[in-house]
Amino acid sequence: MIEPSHPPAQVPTRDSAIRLEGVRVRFDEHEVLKGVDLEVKKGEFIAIIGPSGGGKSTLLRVIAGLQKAQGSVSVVGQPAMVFQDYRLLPWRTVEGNIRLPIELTGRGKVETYLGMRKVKHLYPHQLSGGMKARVAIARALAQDAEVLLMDEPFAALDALVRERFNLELKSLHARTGKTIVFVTHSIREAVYLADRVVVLKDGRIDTVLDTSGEGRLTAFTDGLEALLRERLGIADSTLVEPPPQPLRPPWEVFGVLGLAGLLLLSWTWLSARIPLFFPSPWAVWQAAVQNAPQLAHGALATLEVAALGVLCALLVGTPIGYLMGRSRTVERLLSPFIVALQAIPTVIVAPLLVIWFGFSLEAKLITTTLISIFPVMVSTMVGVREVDRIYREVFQTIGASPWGVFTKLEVPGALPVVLGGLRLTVSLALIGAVVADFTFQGEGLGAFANTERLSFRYASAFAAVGVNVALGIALYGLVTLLEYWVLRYRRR
Ligand SMILES: Nc1ncnc2c1ncn2[C@@H]1O[C@H](COP(=O)(O)OP(=O)(O)OP(=O)(O)O)[C@@H](O)[C@H]1O
Repeated sequence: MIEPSHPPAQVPTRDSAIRLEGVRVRFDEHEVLKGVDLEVKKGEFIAIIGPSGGGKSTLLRVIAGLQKAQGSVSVVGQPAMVFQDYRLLPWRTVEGNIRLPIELTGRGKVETYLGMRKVKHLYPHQLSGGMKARVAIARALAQDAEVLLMDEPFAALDALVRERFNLELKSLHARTGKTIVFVTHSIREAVYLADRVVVLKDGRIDTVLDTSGEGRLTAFTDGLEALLRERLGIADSTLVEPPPQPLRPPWEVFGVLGLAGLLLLSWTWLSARIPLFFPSPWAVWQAAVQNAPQLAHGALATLEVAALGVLCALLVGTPIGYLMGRSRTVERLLSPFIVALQAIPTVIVAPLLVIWFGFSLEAKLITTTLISIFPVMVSTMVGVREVDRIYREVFQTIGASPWGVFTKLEVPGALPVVLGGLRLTVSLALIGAVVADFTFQGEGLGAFANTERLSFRYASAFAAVGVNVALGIALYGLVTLLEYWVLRYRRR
């Protein structure tokens, strides 16, 4: 759960949106804010400028509730925030990102798409810097908060685009009447946009200048600059849709086929040297055709146990992995047992299971789950831990509930790593199903291969192994397809 970082804000006076009194922030020995007093009126546009490291971002984070501080902080409602690095969720489209606050809180509305409606189906990696800025601002506006905090949102944009954004932001402020606190390094931008410019130096407010009325459009429309702008054109480069990516030729497929051919040749060569115990590919193929009904029956039985094993591994492994990912204490508590469990040789334990549970499905599932659960737990733990803190802060500024954070951040954020682990899990579950079959005299491929081996019919035993390998490849392919679909936002 995301904890609020400073005590609940007091309600500011009637016409003030933000009131800071004696705000101090210290990181170890370094006092970054040394007693900041500031009152921002409702509807006011404040720009904060100052030298690098002067505490501008820290002050904004204090107002947003992301940074603990001493002193008194009062804000009307939870402010919306536009971060310098935009922090768009990579698995959501433009529209999905803009609508996030509405989905999480059930409040707010899409105020504006800021010209991004035509590309609302694109994912963040398909956008230019300017387009990302538009989406980040539109998302903050959709939150419909009284206060909008902007931390150098245009820093990464080129000068022309930046000026266009300045114009748009100014008219947006006039239209919405929001209270805006805007951090920038550009004096010109600050003077053009803000009603008051605050100079923050060495953790203290150095100067507050009334600049209302200074933001004349003439600065952009008069003189040589205006002439150059006219020559360059006023087309907005931030709205250009990126060109479609060309399809890659399927070289990988040829590579795989070539390698498979090489393996087959080596197999033929080897089997000619050990003919009695190492059947040739052709002999295995003939045995497979002769035993097709038994092999099909065995494959289905093995598949059933493997699939149920994967299901059990997911049902038991993901909650444990999630708890370990969220809490270092839980991880420290459980990891010795999990590592010990992984080190238990299942082939030795499995015969004991026969004594405890008999030749039952439960015993088979326990064996399969024991063999395949480890990657599920570890990948879920790593996946949950890898969900970047920067995205958690976005959810915190939106005021998301723990359930919202779980469903819209942790699950999609951890999914790429969990799916990577699932590839390993399905292969291990198949091995588990064969081991279980071997031990519990089932009807699957393991039992068939064992019977054939004991009767010296090596070709049919190899055929069973071959079918199991084919099943492994098919299951792996299925997970890869699922991954391809789930991670479609990453495709370029
Ligand atoms: N979480 C943190 N832990 C330790 N020190 C921090 C932390 N966050 C910020 N600082 C330090 O606090 C100081 C002020 O940082 P801050 O980002 O607020 O400055 P800034 O004025 O926004 O700088 P810039 O203009 O370069 O973005 C810096 O010296 C920075 O190293």
